[in-house]
Amino acid sequence: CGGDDDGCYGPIDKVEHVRLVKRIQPGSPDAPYGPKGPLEWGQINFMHTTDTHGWLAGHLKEENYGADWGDFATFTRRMRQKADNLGVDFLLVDTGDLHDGAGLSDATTIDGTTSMPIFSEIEYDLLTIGNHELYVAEVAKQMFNEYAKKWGDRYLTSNVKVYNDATKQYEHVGATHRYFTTKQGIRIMAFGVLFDFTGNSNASQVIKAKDMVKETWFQDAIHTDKPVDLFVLLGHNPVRQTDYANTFTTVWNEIRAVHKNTPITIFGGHSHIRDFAVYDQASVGIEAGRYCETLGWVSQSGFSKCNSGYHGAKKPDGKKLSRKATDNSAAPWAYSRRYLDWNRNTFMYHTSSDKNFDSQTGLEITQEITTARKDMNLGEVYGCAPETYCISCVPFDDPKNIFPGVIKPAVNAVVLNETRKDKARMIIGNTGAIRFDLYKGPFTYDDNFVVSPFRDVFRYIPDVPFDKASQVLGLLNKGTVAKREFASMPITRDDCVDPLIGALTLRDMHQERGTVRRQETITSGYATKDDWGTDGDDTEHTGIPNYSIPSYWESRAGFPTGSDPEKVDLIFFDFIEKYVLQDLGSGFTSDMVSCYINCTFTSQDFMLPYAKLMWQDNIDNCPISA
Ligand SMILES: O=c1ccn([C@@H]2O[C@H](COP(=O)(O)O)[C@@H](O)[C@H]2O)c(=O)[nH]1
Ligand SMILES: [Zn+2]
Ligand SMILES: [Zn+2]
Repeated sequence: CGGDDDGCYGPIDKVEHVRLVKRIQPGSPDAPYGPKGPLEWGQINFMHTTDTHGWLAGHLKEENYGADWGDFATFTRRMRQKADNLGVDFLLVDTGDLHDGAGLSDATTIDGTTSMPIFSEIEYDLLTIGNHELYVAEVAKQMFNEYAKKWGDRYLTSNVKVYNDATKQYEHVGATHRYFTTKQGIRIMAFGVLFDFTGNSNASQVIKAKDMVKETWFQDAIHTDKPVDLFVLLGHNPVRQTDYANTFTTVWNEIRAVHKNTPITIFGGHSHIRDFAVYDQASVGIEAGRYCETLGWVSQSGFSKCNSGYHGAKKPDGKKLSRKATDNSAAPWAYSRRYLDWNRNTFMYHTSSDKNFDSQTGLEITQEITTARKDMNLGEVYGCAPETYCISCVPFDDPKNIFPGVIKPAVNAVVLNETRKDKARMIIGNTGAIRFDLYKGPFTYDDNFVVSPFRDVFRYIPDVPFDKASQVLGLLNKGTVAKREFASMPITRDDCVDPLIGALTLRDMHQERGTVRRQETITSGYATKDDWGTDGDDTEHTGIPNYSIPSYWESRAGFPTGSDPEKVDLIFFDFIEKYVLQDLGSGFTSDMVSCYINCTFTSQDFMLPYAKLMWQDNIDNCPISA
């Protein structure tokens, strides 16, 4: 028994990360709560990650989501082993968005250069691509040339092509589909479909789902002569059918038209929520949150020799899965779903491993992350943030909201072209570019990417009449959020008005429907409501207030006191340039727009100077709050 590669685990001392918070040990007073009970294993069991966005070091400032990729690697190996012991199937799936959100993925010249080798140390059974693999040409090429090759037919990119420099053609990044038989004999046909994304660089092409389903390979796949016991549909799409970006329905309808009773199990993503949606009595879909906070679990039973090739255990852990997808289901399929908190306590509990949890491979991955973080200086402290500032736990105009509290003062102080410093200026950004709350305490190089990970260039139009410029924010906020990416948006904001907080943004709708966000204390967190109700969270949490925020923000600086300027420099991220021009109206064209400071000064570059400027008090003795 020489290490975990042959399936053996022993008590190995954990190499600790340089962490800002301590690890929770099960049973310790610091871990007053945990999973509510064992997972229900079925004949086939899935674990699902999505929207990991480079958070492989775990949440260093939130104990409840503090496991790292090494811990997760150990957990997956142990779960596989458990499945083998039970005589059932186990598949690990990921549904994309691997970059943009943390220093480990974004502090390298090309996103993912350091994080992707670490990510790919875990043996996924099925993966698909997210929109964040397609914004930047170099990243798309990295996925095409390196990871698609590495993952082979497990990487399903049914409607995404990347330009191959060698053949001078757009080619599918990975495989269009995969037909395979599990260890226990279930014959699966799997697809991987990205939503109808339009914000990609010209290094890639995204084929709309409605066009993809007409393609010959797809029609051949759903009309195959081979027996299919289960369709697995992965995709970087929300699972909820009413969602603005859901394209699963299109693919699902095509499959269902041919296979009336075959189960279709769906794994989604992109809207960053915990959610579970029932499509029909033989089809359910899960979405497993974001940023390595959540691990999704779905188990399924109902396979027999009459309806499949399944030859594994009939009742994996002594009891049968009893929950049908719908109350009146006459189909044999029973399921369970659970959203696991991403911490070692959870991982140990579900593998009954306590102090013997760690594996050699897991420890090595943890060590790799620690070394990479050190090499990249991700722990370097730039300031001591005096408060916690959140995106939506307080109203948008509250001083503790990150926009008035940090983002607006930071851009006012830092985003300044010296040659135009005498001009009044207005800076406009999309709120979606600010990705995470900022915690009181040490503000590190890593936190810069956690809060503002994109390389969106500050561009501007000089000397815009103030009466024109001052209308833009209102017009942007009346328009569709991220128009660049979503072709249609069936939910209108007027239909969704909360009497307390006014019109809801799409982001709020997602959160209200699926999830309530984090709280400040260890006992708080997600309180998820999905199609099956409120019993999906593996660890129960209390919710927190979740306030509406608009899609865009604006900040003003250099204004004359007591009056409005005649003209302003109108500054904005290149990501929203097209919409700013549209809302400025006639007379404003793209040739009037240029880089404001220079063409390499981006949304990654204003937070660190601000921390250095404003948060130097207590820098050598900065209290850590978690
Ligand atoms: O350059 C960029 C790219 C993206 N954004 C914002 O991100 C979301 C998409 O993120 P998901 O994780 O896929 O949901 C997009 O709508 C923008 O709000 C950006 O600001 N700049
Ligand atoms: Zn995402
Ligand atoms: Zn996405």
